[in-house]
Amino acid sequence: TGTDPIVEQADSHPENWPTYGRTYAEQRYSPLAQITDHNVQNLHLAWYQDLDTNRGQEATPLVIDGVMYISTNWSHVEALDAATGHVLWKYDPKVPGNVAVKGCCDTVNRGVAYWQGRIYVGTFDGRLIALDAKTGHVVWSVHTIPHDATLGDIRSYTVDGAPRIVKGIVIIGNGGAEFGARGFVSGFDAKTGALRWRFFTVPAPSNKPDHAASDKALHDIAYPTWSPKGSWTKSGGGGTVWDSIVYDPKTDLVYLGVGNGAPWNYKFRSDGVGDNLFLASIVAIKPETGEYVWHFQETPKDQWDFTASQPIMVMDLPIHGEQRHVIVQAPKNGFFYILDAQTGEFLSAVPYTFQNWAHSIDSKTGRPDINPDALWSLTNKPWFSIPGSLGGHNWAPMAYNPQTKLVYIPAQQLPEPFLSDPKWHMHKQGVNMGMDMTGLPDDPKVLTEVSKTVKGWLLAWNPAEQKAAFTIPHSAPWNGGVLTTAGNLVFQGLSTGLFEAYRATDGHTLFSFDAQTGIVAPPISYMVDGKQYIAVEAGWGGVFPLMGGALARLHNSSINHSRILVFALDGTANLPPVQNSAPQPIAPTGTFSPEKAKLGYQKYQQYCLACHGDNAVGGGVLPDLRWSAFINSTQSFRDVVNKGVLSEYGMVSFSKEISPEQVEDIRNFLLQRATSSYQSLEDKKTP
Ligand SMILES: O=C(O)c1cc(C(=O)O)c2c(n1)C(=O)C(=O)c1cc(C(=O)O)[nH]c1-2
Ligand SMILES: [Ca+2]
Repeated sequence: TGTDPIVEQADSHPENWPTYGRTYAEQRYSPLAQITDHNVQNLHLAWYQDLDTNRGQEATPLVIDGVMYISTNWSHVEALDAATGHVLWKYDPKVPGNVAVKGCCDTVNRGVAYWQGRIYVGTFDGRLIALDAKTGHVVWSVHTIPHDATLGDIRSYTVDGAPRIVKGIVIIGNGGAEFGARGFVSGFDAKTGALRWRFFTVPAPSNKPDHAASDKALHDIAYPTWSPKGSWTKSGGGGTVWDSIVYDPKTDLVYLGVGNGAPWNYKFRSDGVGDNLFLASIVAIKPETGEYVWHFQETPKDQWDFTASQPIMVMDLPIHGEQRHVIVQAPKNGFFYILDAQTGEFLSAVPYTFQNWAHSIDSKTGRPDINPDALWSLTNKPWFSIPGSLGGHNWAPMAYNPQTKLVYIPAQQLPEPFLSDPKWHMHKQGVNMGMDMTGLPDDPKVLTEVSKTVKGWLLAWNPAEQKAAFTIPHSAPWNGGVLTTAGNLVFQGLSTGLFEAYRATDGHTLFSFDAQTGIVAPPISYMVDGKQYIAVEAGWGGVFPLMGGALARLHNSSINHSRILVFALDGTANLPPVQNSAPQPIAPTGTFSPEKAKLGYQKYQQYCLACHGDNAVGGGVLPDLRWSAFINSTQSFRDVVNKGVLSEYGMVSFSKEISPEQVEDIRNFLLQRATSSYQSLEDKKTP
């Protein structure tokens, strides 16, 4: 069961895209060259299929021998004829709607894995499921989250990353560090679903063995970097491996991209002492056993959500005149890292974007000299951080073109203020960051100022020289993942709803298509019957449109219309005219008390912001509560927030944390926001 030539020899079959980043090296480079910088202006839609939800779509499709396998929101899976779009089968794992609130960032799924005639998907409620690739029938299904892991709801786990399969072992992580989680990765036997090993990224509070592959490394290396009594002992400390898991056949190592601390507040988490390993680190383990080999921590004392879970790539690079086999990463913290793939030796880190949290990086050790002002949890002063918690680059994959020798990074600048919340305690529902949740005021002047700092661009980065080659400015942040091809092309979907192609050598725009919806997922390329195709999942979503509020609406009125779009040179399909438009403002009928509204704002920011947006501005995916009919009636609003009448859709009851009186305060706040927003929109209409 240990081999699969389709995945392992992906490089010799450019017609396929059989694993997340096409090959194990995850460079997202297609050697296909039928579509080139000379003919890409003739690219046309070949087919499209509507998907079954209008929430964020983040998946990389797989294509094997003319069949496309996609996952979509709520962990659904579909197989389609890759040449025609004809649906061959669909699988719905029936994830209960009420688990939506256990995740920080939309009920997305980043993709499936293929191995020996089966398709593997991780589900948002924590299952790993093997399907027969021909029929979509379930072969086996296991729970990846051990029964006691949540400590009775204190910790929260979801699965949205793509599994990776190495030597017959399916490797899967999880998310949840914004709520409370103790991150771990598991390896399951691809044939039977039996658990082969588990690797925890954060020690057990007791420093007792878990009887897991991580025991020795946690005891010897990680535990001494934590205060024995910080609140991590309850929250779990974080360190979730929610996205990047990369295997390199040459070193025979699996690289785990480990996430941020829980709670974010380092003072609360670890009493302000220790580096808190293996948070914000890349950890190398052995595929068969999960055994620890080495680690490199990018951000010690994390308190900015600076995950090292961003995509990792394997490549060969000339460094100081010597050819080196390396892994590279552009994590949230703003530096482009190069490490020796075999040993983890630090080779280089250079900022790929403006950053203000580190004065410098030690050229020998890679350790940052952290700006003392950035340590907000220790200073108790506000800190305006660049990058913010969404990073200079997030999960949207970058691509490397071995011809131009450039890495194309979907880069962004989204600054964020951080301030400690002295009154913080662990909540059983909603996020647990230990920070003041005050967001942006509803003041056009402030918004204008902040908007000048918010940016998105495609960055062509020369990793050998560790410097930018060129940039392609976009009008907004949170753009899609990237594909590059042997046709001297780079493809990217944009948050504003365009799907574009650029010349790989100089970034010149060669093709632009109106996709009618924001795109965040990465495109792929494949070939069927001698014809090259480009495919991308369209559908605005992920964390930014959920929590971003007014910032998610700057220069961007994206809505979600989820589809798979496939292009070819002789395509003849057309999208129908736009069918759903942004929610229309509705005049509120109720009145509010400003005192209640003020109290309601605090509760809203704590419990509701994460999905419905900062200061009650919706980002185009989930309901904008200012225009919800529920806010006009005390009883209806309570039915939703305290009784959970919409829990099937993801809006569960918050009665454990929010009393009926507090719900009424939130309703008053929403009425206040609706009244003032409606008025200012009306004012804009009158000339
Ligand atoms: O700490 C975590 O466990 C965790 C999980 C996830 C996730 O599972 O999607 C994200 C993040 N963090 C995160 O920090 C982040 O910026 C993020 C963006 C997205 C997304 O899909 O848009 N997920 C996540
Ligand atoms: Ca996080």
